[in-house]
Amino acid sequence: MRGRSKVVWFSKCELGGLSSLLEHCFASYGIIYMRMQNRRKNHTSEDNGFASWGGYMAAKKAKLQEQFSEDAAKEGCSHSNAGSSIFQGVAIFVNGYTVPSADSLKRMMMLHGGVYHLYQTDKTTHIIASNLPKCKMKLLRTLKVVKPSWIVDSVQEGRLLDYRQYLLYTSKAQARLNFGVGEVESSKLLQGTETSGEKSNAASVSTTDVAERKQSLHATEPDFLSEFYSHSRLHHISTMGALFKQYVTQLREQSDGRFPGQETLQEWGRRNNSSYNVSSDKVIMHIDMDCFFVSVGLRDRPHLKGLPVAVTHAKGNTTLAQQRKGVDRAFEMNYYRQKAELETVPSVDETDSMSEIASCSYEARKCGVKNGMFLGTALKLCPNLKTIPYDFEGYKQVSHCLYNTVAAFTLDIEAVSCDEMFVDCTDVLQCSCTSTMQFASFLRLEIEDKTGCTASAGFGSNRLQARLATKKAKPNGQFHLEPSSVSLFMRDIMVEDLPGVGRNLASRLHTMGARTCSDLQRFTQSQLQREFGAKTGNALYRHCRGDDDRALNFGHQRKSVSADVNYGIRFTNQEEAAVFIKQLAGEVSSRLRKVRLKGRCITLKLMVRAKEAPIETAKFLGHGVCDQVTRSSTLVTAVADQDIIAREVLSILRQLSVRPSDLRGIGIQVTRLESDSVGNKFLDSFLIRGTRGGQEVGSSNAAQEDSHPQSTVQATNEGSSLQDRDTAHQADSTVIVQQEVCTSESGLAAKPQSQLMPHELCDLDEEVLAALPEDIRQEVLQTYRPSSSSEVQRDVVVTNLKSPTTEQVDTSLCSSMTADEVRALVKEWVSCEDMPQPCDVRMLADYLERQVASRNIDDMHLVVKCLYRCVYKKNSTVWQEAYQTIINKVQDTMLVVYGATLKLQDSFKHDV
Ligand SMILES: Nc1ccn([C@H]2C[C@H](O)[C@@H](COP(=O)(O)OP(=O)(O)OP(=O)(O)O)O2)c(=O)n1
Repeated sequence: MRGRSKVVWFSKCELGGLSSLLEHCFASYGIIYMRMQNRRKNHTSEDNGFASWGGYMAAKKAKLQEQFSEDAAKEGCSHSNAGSSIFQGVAIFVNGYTVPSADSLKRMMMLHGGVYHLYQTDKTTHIIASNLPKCKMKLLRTLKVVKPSWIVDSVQEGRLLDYRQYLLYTSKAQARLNFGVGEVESSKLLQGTETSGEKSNAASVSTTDVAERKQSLHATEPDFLSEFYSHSRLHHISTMGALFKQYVTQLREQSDGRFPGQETLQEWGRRNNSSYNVSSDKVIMHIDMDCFFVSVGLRDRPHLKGLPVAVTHAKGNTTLAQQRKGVDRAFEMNYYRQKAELETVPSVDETDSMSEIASCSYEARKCGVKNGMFLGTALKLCPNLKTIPYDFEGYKQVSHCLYNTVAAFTLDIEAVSCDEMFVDCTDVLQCSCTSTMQFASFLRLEIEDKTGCTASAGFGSNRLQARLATKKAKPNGQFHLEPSSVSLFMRDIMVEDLPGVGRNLASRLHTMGARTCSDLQRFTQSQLQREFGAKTGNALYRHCRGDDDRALNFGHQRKSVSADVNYGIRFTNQEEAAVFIKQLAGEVSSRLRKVRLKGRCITLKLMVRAKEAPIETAKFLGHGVCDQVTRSSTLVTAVADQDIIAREVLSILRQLSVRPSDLRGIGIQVTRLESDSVGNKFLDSFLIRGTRGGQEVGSSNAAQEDSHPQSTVQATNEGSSLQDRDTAHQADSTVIVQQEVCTSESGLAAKPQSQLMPHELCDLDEEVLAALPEDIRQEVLQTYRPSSSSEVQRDVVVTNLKSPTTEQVDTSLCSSMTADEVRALVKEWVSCEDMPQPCDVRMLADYLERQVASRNIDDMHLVVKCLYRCVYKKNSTVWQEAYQTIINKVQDTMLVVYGATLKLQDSFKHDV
């Protein structure tokens, strides 16, 4: 039996977090326990030692600093004329021999307002060195290592010079970003529209303006992530979206059932002699702020109201921008045009801004400007377009106010995003005896009064109708799609306005001749299901008629926590990528901790430069034309720890063998979330394992994955959260290549129990091992599995069979499952899925091959016979092909292991 855990159970209340849990888990491992205890002891004494050392060092540093200040004051007095404050805010640490000497540099710092650190501290802003070996550079990679001439030249010039011109290793010096000015290099002059709208389009912005903007960094630099997230509009939008979903849940939990808004509404109705006879039919409202970012921005700019206005990072076109070497805008533009059928939109020229418009006013839309469009394109369509900057704080305030206003009437709210929600109004309307239109007028007025921004509202008997009604109502309007009008109304709706119809599906529908819902209505349900699968076919069939059975979701439950970056990703080697991934894992970890969740499935999402795409992207440090690669790894236990997440992601990255220089976007997503509270499932699973003799639970809803990072690689052809935009005509939109990179490690590589070496049979618990910090894990492995590589050897392979629902069910196949359990899964799989997914086929084959490799022919045979019976009943060619694929693999392995094949059923002739 694998990894039987001899856990001596301690009182739960003794446990406080993973580390103490791990300690307890190891408690019965004898030597390990002692080693760990010793380690801890050392740590403890070291901690104390460190603490006192830290205390001593802190005191020493403080003392030195004090001396430095005193000396500086004296120096300043004796050289009163020579002093200045050019190094204010600069704190240097001189590393190694320098010319001029460290002493001279110290004096210069004293004289000119800087600080000299005798030891490097976290307050050190620059390291000064004349020469540093590469290995030392690597250690210091996160700091600015600058030549001493920076100090000398600055003193001579009497001003602080740009340290970037003095970086010790210029080959590594990366292009700097300036989020504030979109894709424009900071050294270039800008020219374009003015934020205030008062100046003309030609108003130029000086280099000083640019220099004053916040400098941002390349992905290899330490502050990059925080810089990126503080400027990424999509980060703000998604964070706010999640925040308001949570907020509504919180309001529902705290509600006393009273809705002051309803009382006011009744009062208002009485005053307006409203005695509307409300039917009991369900009424859903969709409410959405009009050109949200623009509306918020115009609150302080009333002079721009009624004009074409856009919110964007850039101010205008970059008339003086030199084309960067290797940029092939024409290539990218062509690509986007083909992809998005954009014949009608003017492309951007070499010097046009590729900064995106987040939101544009309805006046700008009249000229053809759209959200997500390049500013360069927009200015061609609308030369008078005024640009205004982002105001993330303002968006948050307005969103908050919007949600509070609606929540005063009802909490039957499904938050969609920061400016959009669905509301089940059935009760409010009945309680207040008001019509939908009266309610909408009242509510919208209140929203406008409170926020200074307008909203539009749509009503219908389901969410689809309500959303389409809002679209018709916009801007600043309201519309009720009455049941009697649905049929006629739907006829002219474009297929891309239906839920779930993205770029790819729309283009397939267009190819079939379906552009409007009326076109789509000509196809029968079975035709659509044959073409798009049961679920999508059925949804299309219903939606194009205005039917929608998707209920509003009031109980928000977080499904995933992730962090994606698709800008500024440029690495020269694996090490740089690894450093960044660790930081990104830290970001995901802290996001998980904030919402007190942890997860078992870790997914790495990569945007990899497409083979044919130029190395230099049209958008400065954008992602360009990319392939998208997604791979997941499932752990036995839910985690939120940065190190574990980073380790899994790095292990996936290694398997993918992507050249670091081709990486353009990296995302880490954690799913299969569970609460991160004490007494969680991790603990429970130990209890279960203990009581069941270490055998993993085989039921479909129990946690049973192995810690092996099994890969479920999905090539996707829909957008992903990595995409920093959602409209068809944007640059850098992901090019998705149908790519099958599912390379799950062969189950044959895993040794069957009978072949394990004695030291491998010791009671190391794989779960515990997987959750250990890397250094301790390595130590344990070296002691107990000296032959194992740096990766934990795992003898259980996990696979996922998809359930009929879109959500993945926790059905895992692992070596410790009994044949009966696997057969149950197989039955469920074949009976519920319309089509076998290649990944599932491969994984079942892997499982069976492993059984053969472990000479467990009986179990393999039982499962194959079961599969045959299910497929026979299914009577579907695709399933029969899948069966054939599986048994071919099994037979190949039989030949390798036994030198002979087995007699397995392979005929599916049905009796007539
Ligand atoms: N490509 C996009 C689309 C939207 N947003 C941001 C800005 C929008 O103001 C906000 C809300 O998006 P909507 O799709 O609701 O668009 P608007 O509110 O701007 O306009 P509309 O009146 O059409 O809803 O999200 C963005 O940054 N980038």
